[in-house]
Amino acid sequence: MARYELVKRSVALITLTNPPVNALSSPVRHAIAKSMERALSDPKVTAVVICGENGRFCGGADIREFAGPLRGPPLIPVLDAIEAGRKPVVAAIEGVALGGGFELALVCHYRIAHSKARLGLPEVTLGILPAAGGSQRLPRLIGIPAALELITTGRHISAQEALKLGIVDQVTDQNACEMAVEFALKSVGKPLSSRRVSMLTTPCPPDLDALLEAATMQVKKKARGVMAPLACIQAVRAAATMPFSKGMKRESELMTTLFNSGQAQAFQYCFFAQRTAGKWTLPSGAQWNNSKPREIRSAAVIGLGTMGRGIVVSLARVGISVIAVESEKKLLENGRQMVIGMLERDAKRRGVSASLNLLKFTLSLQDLKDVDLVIEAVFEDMALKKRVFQELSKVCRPTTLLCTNTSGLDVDALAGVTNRPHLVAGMHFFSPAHVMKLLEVVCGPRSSSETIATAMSLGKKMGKVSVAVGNCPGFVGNRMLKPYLDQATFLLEEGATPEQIDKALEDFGFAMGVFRMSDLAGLDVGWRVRKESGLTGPDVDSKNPPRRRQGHRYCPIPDMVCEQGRFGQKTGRGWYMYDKPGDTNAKPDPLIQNLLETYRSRYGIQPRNISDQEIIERCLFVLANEGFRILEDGMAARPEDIDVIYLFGYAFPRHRGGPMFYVSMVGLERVLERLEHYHQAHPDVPHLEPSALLKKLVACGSPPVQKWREYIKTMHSHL
Ligand SMILES: CC(C)(COP(=O)(O)OP(=O)(O)OC[C@H]1O[C@@H](n2cnc3c(N)ncnc32)[C@H](O)[C@@H]1OP(=O)(O)O)[C@@H](O)C(=O)NCCC(=O)NCCSC(=O)/C=C/CCCCCCCCCCCCC(=O)O
Repeated sequence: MARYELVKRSVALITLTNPPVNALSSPVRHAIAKSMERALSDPKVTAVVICGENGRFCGGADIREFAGPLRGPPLIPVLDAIEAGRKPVVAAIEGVALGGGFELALVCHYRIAHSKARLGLPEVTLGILPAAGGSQRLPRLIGIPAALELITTGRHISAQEALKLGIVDQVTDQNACEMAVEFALKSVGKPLSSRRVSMLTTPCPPDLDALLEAATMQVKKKARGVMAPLACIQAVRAAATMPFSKGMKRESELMTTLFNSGQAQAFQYCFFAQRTAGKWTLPSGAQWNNSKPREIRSAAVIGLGTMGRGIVVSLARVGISVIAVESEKKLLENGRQMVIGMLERDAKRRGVSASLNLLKFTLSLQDLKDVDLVIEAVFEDMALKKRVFQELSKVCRPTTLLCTNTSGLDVDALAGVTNRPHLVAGMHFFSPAHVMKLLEVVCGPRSSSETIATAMSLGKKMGKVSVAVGNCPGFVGNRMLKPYLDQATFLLEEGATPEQIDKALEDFGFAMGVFRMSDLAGLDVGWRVRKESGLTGPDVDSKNPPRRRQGHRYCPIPDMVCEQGRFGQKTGRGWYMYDKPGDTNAKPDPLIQNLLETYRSRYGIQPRNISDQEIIERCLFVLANEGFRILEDGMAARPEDIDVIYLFGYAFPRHRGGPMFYVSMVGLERVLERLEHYHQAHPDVPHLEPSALLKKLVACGSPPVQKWREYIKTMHSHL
């Protein structure tokens, strides 16, 4: 787990050997401690260099170990012994020095970094803080403001920034390990006390309280209800106001509180869920590690609406040449200008030049005959999409992959009109597509493993978190959204207000409640979908009772809001009112209050007081209940995939882990009992009826979410 060698006759070279990221697992900590003892006690050794195998210094503590009782030598004494040693120790940082890996570098007396290395204390993103002395040493080394920013955001920094901040002593383009050995030889005999960071005095700004207060306000606003950044601020305060040993004690107390909070588990679950989600499998046995993706050098995007433009930008900025297609000259020109503006702003932000030479704009599908892959992003209309796919089938060479950005239509029906159904898949981006990280890759029953591998790998290349899903209406994300939105509007009928429901969801951790979010997205989109599916509008059978459709409860309030021309922020009116169209400051609107009261009295509904608990339970348990059904139907391979979709596509609060993890934390038995209760009260809402999988899991003793897959295996898989 660590290799020990003597180089240049007097330098002990300790190489961490724990692939893939040289995490500080128990055997690694043990090996470092033993190697240091050996180096310090060997008279031949005058200096030590610590580096990591395979060009990676160290990715930090082994996060998997956090799930069980801590075993092996604790990290802090191992690190303290390095710092206190009487021989100079140099960290040779290549690849990454993150978390505990960065803390390891901080106890070395010198730090040499390769120019491509990245450093950081990302613990806050795992719901914890840098608790191996990082919160106490970094402020001593670089001062409070810079340390506070790095620790509370978990941001990775480049070697160059680390040099500027005074974190590393030298940056090199050459072999960092060899440079560190030379550096170590030169530092022999020099006094070490000023190189022991724990012995430095934290440079304390005069306005410390104001600084910490401002940081507190900022993190409270940015990460509602999240404990870790607040604990990080308290730890940094300790570094500024306490001697090192007391600060370490405070750091440890804060860590214990975070460690025992459900939030740390949720964040760590998210870390692994995100990595698990890339590991797709199809019923044929084809999977991520046995299917080769094709290389995509050129692509086409059809339709330059909001989605199409974002997709063009996402492709071009990773070096793929793109032909963008529109149906009319004016739309094409408008799209071209928007795309160029977006790419230029993006390039400026990243300090690179905009890849405009990769773009071509055209009105003719004939220009697509040589592209490797097409992404159709036209209006959400099956007949139109089928026409496009038929045309593509004729125009593109037979090996071109044809993908659709539909947000819920039948991908296999589109495959069916082509001459290559095996080369058709869904690539469902989320709006705005150049910003949102999620990509649902929709596997049709006829999509080949190569097609899925290519779509997944292209998503990764574009910086997306790609999740493979089955082909059902709404796929995973939007399928689950419907019952969630339904519950919110049913609660309005029963006596709640949009403000009350939004507040309950925002207190839960969502950045925006469902009504504020709908105002932002635009209410007309859902209205059009409801009209097209015959739920509202002139085509509705007049014999239908007013609050029932297709035999189930239906709430027409969203339709009534739209009928008044209230489409959300863009019209200055929606569920809320705004000072003018386009404004974002939502204010409660007495007209909506009035609409709700009139509606309730028209249908004889006696409004009742609804608790925040009921709002959360009805909205979120029904969301997860649909997630269970999706697992039963084999439309998602595992609960982690569903959670990743909700974290990255629907801003589900990360400290809750995603809808499936959240209900597992609440306790499946309780969730089942509450769903049964609500279903009894609302028997005309089928989504409230507990799913078979939920009942099965409860009957099996409510296993942890990571084990659900074993209970799903027997069910029919489309993935
Ligand atoms: C940037 C990366 C390092 C690499 O990225 P990439 O190349 O894209 O590769 P990935 O796909 O992300 O990862 C490859 C595989 O490696 C696994 N992995 C990565 N990092 C780790 C890790 N740190 N631990 C375990 N496994 C890891 C990953 O899952 C992949 O596996 P697989 O192939 O999918 O199977 C990137 O990976 C990255 O960013 N990694 C995370 C970096 C990070 O966040 N590091 C910080 C970790 S936390 C830390 O270091 C904390 C240190 C302080 C410890 C303090 C100890 C004191 C304990 C006191 C406790 C008191 C509690 C008291 C309790 C009580 O009393 O009750």
